[in-house]
This record gives sequence, structure tokens and C-alpha cells, in this order.
Amino acid sequence: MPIKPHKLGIIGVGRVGEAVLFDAMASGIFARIVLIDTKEGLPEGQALDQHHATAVPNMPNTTVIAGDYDDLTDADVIVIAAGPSIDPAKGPATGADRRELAATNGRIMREVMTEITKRNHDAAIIICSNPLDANVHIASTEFDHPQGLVMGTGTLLDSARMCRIIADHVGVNPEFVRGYMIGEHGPSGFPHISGVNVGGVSFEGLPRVFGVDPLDPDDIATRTNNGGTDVFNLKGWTNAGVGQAAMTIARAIVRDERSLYPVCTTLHGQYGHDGDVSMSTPCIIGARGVEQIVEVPLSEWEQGHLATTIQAIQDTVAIAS
Ligand SMILES: NC(=O)c1ccc[n+]([C@@H]2O[C@H](COP(=O)([O-])OP(=O)(O)OC[C@H]3O[C@@H](n4cnc5c(N)ncnc54)[C@H](O)[C@@H]3O)[C@@H](O)[C@H]2O)c1
Repeated sequence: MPIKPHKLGIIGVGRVGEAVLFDAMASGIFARIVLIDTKEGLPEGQALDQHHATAVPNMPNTTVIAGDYDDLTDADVIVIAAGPSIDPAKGPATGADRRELAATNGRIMREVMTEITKRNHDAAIIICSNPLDANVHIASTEFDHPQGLVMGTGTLLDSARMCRIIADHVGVNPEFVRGYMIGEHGPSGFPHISGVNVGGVSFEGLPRVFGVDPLDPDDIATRTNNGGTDVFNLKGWTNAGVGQAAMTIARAIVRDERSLYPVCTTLHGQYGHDGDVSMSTPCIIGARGVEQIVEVPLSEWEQGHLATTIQAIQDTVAIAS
């Protein structure tokens, strides 16, 4: 029997779906990519563009097609980037504006999940569409798909933004800054300050060891959470970071890496919650998707933020219900 090539589906190939497609093509880990979008001509155009690109020297000869849900029956990974983003015509955006997409994108999420789960119960589903945590909660709790296989890019991108802020402050390569944003992909997400580690040095130790001014946790939270809208208000959309985040998760699944990424997932016993909220916390990501949800120890400051972020996510889910 021939080896089955890895297949990726991307649903919604606007700005975000396109970034996922570019990163998937460059990664070379998928041999087949299926594009689905309700906008006539868009998936066909994206597929043709990439078909030409595969002929450029050093590009993997990936097969990219515009397809439909029947083409996802044997998909290994499906990325959902369908549904509108914040409208830049409305003026400068804040992170909270993502929550206003709840009703529209909740409906789209239900449409898309209905079609997927008629055909496939094995694929890992990675959600990018906002409001991220509410959409993951809908997909994870309302449909017959293994919950460990339903996740969102969550705060993987926010965590990268936080590590970038600390790395720039200390003057080191961000690869050597470890730390997670927990909770909502939105304004109530908070930095897990007690887990920050720069070359073995804790957050409190940074000024003494690296000779830098102390950082304020509230300021890090604000700057990190404003990161997405800082980009959005300049260029009208964001897509580079979320595309990388989705493909980082996909790679961890296909390669069974057991990497620890803060994806959005439905809690089952962690932080005293069971099935009533979906949020980001570090998770072990491997071939079975979310293989373990990690409940990290929280300081008093972090526990206060946890309660706030869970309430914010649950309020957004209520709007989408
Ligand atoms: N998680 C993150 O970090 C992050 C970052 C940026 C954007 N986003 C979110 O990603 C989503 C997409 O953003 P974008 O900038 O690509 O928007 P976009 O408008 O450029 O693209 C959305 C695409 O979805 C398609 N679509 C709509 N309904 C569909 C359906 N039922 N089935 C298939 N396709 C459908 C549209 O035709 C469009 O091509 C938004 O919800 C946005 O808020 C998330």
C-alpha cells in the first residue's frame, strides 16, 4: 500500500488563510492542500497562484486544489480561517472589537463544523477565526468530534509577542525567552509572569542579572494584548503571526512533537473548570492533538486575572449562542 500523503484543508482563504497557505507551502510537510471559501473564484485563484509557485526552484511540489468538503474526508489537519475580521473602515480598533464578531462568526463556525463532522472525525482542527475562544468553544462542545482534536491558535501568537517584548528589553534572542500568555486571545489574556524564564533567570531576577530596568506585569499585559491591533491599525489586517502559529501547531501534530504550546482548548478539570470554558494554557501537542492540558501554578495576581479572563470568554460565548 502506498504511504498516505499528509493532507491539509484550509477553510477561508482571505488574508489569514492565505498566510497559512504560504507557510504550509514553505514548510513542505503537506503533500496535498485543499482550499475552501464561499467567495467565488478566490480558492481557485489561490490554488492556481500556488500551482505556478511550485515550479520555482526549491519549492516543494505540493498539490494545491480548490475543493469542497468531500475533499476533506481524509484530511489530517484542517485550519479554519473563515469569517470576517474587524472592519478597518470603522476606524482604529481595540482588541475588544474581536468580541463583536461573535454572532456572525459563531454562525459561520457552526456551518463549517457541520460540514466537516459529516465527513471526518479524525482530523486535527485548528481555528484562527475570532473571537477565537468562543469559536473554539462552539466547535469543541457542540459537535461530535474528539475534543482533543479541536483547538485554536489561542495565545501562541500573544505569547510570542510577550517574549518579543521581554527579549527586546533584555537584549537577547527571543528564542531564549520562555513564557506564556494565558486565557483569552483578547484584552483579558494575561502574562504568566511567575513562569517567565530567560536563560534560567526568573522575571524578578532580570534587572539584577541583566542590568535592565524592572518591567511592570500590567504594562506587559497591555502592550502584548495591544500587539494585534497595533498591526491592524497600521496595515488594516494581521496575518503573518497567526499563519505561523497555525502552522507551528500543525507541524507539532504531524510530527508528533509533544511540544508545549498555549493553544485554546476546552478545560476538563484544570483551574476548577470542566467543559464550561475554552481558553489558552500550555498544552502538550502531539499526534492526538491536545494530549495534555497543563494547569500551571498561578500567583495571586495571576489568579485574579484568570477569573476575569474566564468571565470575558463566557460572556462572548453567550453572545454567539
Ligand atoms: N487568531 C488570530 O490571531 C487572528 C489574527 C488575525 C485574524 N484573525 C481572524 O481570522 C478571521 C479571518 O480574517 P481575515 O483577515 O483572513 O479575513 P478575510 O475577510 O480576509 O477572509 C475571510 C474569508 O472567509 C471567507 N468565508 C466567509 N464565510 C465562509 C464560510 N462559511 N465558508 C468558507 N469561507 C468563508 C470569506 O469569503 C473570506 O475570504 C477573522 O475572524 C479574523 O478576526 C485571527
